[in-house]
Amino acid sequence: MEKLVIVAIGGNSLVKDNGRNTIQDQYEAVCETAVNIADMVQEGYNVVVTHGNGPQVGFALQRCEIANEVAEMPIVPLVNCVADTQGGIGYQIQQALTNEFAKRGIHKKVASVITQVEVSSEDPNFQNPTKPVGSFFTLEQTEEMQKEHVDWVFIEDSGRGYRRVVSSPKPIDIVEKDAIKSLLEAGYVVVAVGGGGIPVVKTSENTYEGIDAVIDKDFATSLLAEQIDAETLIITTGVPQVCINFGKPNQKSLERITVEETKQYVAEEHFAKGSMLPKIEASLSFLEKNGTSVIITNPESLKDAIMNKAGTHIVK
Ligand SMILES: Nc1ncnc2c1ncn2[C@@H]1O[C@H](COP(=O)(O)OP(=O)(O)O)[C@@H](O)[C@H]1O
Ligand SMILES: NC(=O)OP(=O)(O)O
Repeated sequence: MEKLVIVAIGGNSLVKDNGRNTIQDQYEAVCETAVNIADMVQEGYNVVVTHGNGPQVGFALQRCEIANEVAEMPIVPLVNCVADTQGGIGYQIQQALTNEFAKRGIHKKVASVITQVEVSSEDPNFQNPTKPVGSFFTLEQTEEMQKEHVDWVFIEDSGRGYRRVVSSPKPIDIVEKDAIKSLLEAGYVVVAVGGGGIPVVKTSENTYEGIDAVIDKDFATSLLAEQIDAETLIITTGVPQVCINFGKPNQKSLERITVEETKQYVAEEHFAKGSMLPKIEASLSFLEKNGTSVIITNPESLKDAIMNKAGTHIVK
């Protein structure tokens, strides 16, 4: 089989900065990323695509809360909002890739796998919400919302504003990993663990039930990469490179760093919690298992990044 690469698309990188947040805008962003992924397939890589849903699952939650307030529509549990966004974004990626392959005469089929990801109900992260979802707000807006919703938690997100946070347990197992492997072996480009996967807990040896949370897609992607034996993990996000002193006058972009250097930067707190830190932690975890290399970059730099001409490369 060709070299197996797993590409994680950040949920924020699928939101255009025109403030509209329409499905059509999201599809345009997906199509732009599909061009870059098709380039990789054309270069001969075997590709698994995963994606985030941070903004989108927050929008889904907000839509159902508003529908509940104004029309008494039943609340959709968070786990189902994750499943809905996994399906909705997966559909767009699947269609965009299928169309891009057809346009270029690439004979590859695409399939999305509805992916459940096992977590533990005892995970301490259930007591300490950290995963930012939905829109960015000003501090004043969050204070206003908090008057009505005392249990909502907000954090400041990398200088971009305040966001609501929800529980984000660590992934333990990808339930559908064998289906993903089979599709890969049959030559498919597979879309999986969308939105970090649908969080489920084991109720017996072979049974599961959903639990309200949003799993970090970088951790879920790293676990999937390990379980399907991928060589390279690529995380696309809103920035072309990882930086130290991010957002400060002495900000410096990183081209190539070792695991040891990365750990040192983590200890020096260069990576923001809930945004860049999980990407770095997921990368380290992948490299400490069977992974060979990690690239963090933005979607438009993907092709250059695999040719070592762009992005941040983390190596063993
Ligand atoms: N040290 C850092 N280097 C680069 N970007 C950083 C750093 N710390 C925080 N960030 C921010 O983190 C963002 C990536 O996180 P986020 O947008 O939450 O991810 P996703 O693309 O998966 O939705 C970047 O776009 C940037 O704004
Ligand atoms: N689920 C998740 O981690 O989504 P983002 O990558 O969009 O934050």
